[in-house]
Amino acid sequence: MEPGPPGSFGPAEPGPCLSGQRGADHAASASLQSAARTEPGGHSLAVAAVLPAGGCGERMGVPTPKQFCPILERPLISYTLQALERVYWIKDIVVAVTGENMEVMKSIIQKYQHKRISLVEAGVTRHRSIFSGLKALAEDQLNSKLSKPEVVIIHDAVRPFVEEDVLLKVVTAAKEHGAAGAIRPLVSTVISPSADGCLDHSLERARHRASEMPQAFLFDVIYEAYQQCTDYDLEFGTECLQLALKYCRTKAKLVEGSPDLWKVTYKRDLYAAESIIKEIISQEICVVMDSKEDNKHVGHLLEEVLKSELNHVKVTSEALCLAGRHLQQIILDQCYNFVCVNVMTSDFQETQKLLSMLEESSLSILYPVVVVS
Ligand SMILES: Nc1ccn([C@@H]2O[C@H](COP(=O)(O)OP(=O)(O)OP(=O)(O)O)[C@@H](O)[C@H]2O)c(=O)n1
Ligand SMILES: O=P(O)(O)OC[C@@H](O)[C@@H](O)[C@@H](O)CO
Repeated sequence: MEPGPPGSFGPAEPGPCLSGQRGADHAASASLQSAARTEPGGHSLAVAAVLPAGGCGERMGVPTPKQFCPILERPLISYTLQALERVYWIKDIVVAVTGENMEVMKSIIQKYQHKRISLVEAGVTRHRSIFSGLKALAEDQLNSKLSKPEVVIIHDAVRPFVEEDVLLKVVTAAKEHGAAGAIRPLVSTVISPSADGCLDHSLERARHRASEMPQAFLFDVIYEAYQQCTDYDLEFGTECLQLALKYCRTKAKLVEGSPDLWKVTYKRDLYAAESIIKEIISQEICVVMDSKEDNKHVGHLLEEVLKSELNHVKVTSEALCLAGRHLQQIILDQCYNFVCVNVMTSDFQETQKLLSMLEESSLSILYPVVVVS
């Protein structure tokens, strides 16, 4: 097992990142968390995550394994890691990658300053990769910073749009039922072909669901299931919930997930993921002002106007003279669109400075900087 490199806390390398739930949502999930995760006697629930990322992405049809394919110059897996890191009550994230991709993974962790990440060797199948991650959490290895969690989340590294609320739901349900998994309505009807390639029967679509991720388990349940399961299951199985049922007689609680839980599998999914990421970060706007007057006021007015145009927008107001120094933090706060408002002066010195900084920062700015004079 390879721990991720010690990264001092510092601004992440620029690159788009997604805003999670903020503000009121955050407060709501905080109160949910404390309810869901405090055990009798008040101690908090130990939760870890295992991310299988050892596949080759054959169906994607490109040389690079899809978890490392760039979206807006940032590897797909980095968005998933960021989504999980945003959930502060997940104490460890174990990522299973192949030996040949170990260095690539380490460089991604370093470049994007990912935290709480440990790397393990993936297996030749998804189940074996997951098992490898569980073993790392189960064994108190010498000088390992990992400890066995009470609940473990299993989530595909190629499902970047995972939010705290569904993670909380599956963890809460797993604590009570032993296992839980996100599900979605079926889009196509499932049919069963006969040996001669004709229709044998079809399943009633309304009575079935698609099994998605995240899933969560009492650690002892899923670890026992993996230890008991046959090589056939490890080789050909695709459903962790089924292993818990078959080997530990644990019936998973099914949790309705949001439409964004889909797995990046084909090239079209990469295009879809890019447009969703663009939409998310294009709603983050930084208003920089050259005047001393209340930035928040102008920012607030702009936010009110934009809100009538965009489905959700977040405006960060900053004095232009400070923007340069705070640029990294502004970027970390996921602002990729800048509106410079020149009220006091007609010379654009400060604005020009900011523009130069943005150019030199090699940020993938989505849109040109808008200057309002
Ligand atoms: N031996 C494997 C195979 C898959 N996975 C991971 O399991 C997740 C879901 O699997 P899938 O979508 O099937 O990924 P691939 O196996 O890479 O895709 P393909 O079947 O098209 O090759 C992915 O994050 C993938 O990296 C893994 O950790 N180890
Ligand atoms: O079979 P694949 O490796 O493509 O994908 C794995 C999926 O089956 C799995 O992530 C969900 O269906 C939930 O089990």
